[in-house]
Amino acid sequence: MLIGLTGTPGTGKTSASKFLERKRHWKVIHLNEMIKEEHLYTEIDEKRDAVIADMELVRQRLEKIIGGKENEVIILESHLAHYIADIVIILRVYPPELEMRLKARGYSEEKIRENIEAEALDVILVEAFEWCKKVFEINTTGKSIEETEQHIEKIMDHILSGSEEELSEYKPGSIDWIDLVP
Ligand SMILES: Nc1ncnc2c1ncn2[C@@H]1O[C@H](COP(=O)(O)OP(=O)(O)OP(=O)(O)O)[C@@H](O)[C@H]1O
Repeated sequence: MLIGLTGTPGTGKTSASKFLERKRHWKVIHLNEMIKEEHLYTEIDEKRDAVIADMELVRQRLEKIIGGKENEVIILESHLAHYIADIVIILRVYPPELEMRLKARGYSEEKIRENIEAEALDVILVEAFEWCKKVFEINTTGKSIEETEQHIEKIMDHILSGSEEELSEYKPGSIDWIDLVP
């Protein structure tokens, strides 16, 4: 079963999924790393220090990895995961907190602005609604990486139990940063 872990860059997908990998031994695919290492991109955006993924190549590569392993739990970790997985967990963070994390990462002013605007405007949530069958959202503001990992684990266990019950705590659309939009 493929579960996407998505969110604006800096929301903690990589950090939290590494915890999950160690704790639950679920396979995690760090898609952005794979795209770079295996050249699954169409071009390099030097200005943004990023690559433009070739989603067709990405899908083909993932089909090869996942094919025949439908019973295995696989977490696809990337800000692109919602274009591929049917069920996704979105990590959200209050934009001023995201700004601090991205500054600490040494991102350019422009890249920081683009990302905090995307977070404030729910860009990934809107895309996930369009592409996915089931969406969960976690507000990670003020939470440690370990706490975030525990919330992901709770959702994962709920999904794996096959329960149709709604997890109201993670209902998508309940996080709202709109007051921060200039
Ligand atoms: N809950 C948290 N509290 C404080 N810092 C965090 C938290 N989660 C992640 N960080 C820090 O924020 C930075 C970005 O985290 P991480 O790489 O996990 O984000 P990401 O969502 O995977 O980003 P990307 O999409 O660019 O890979 C790292 O320096 C990490 O240590």
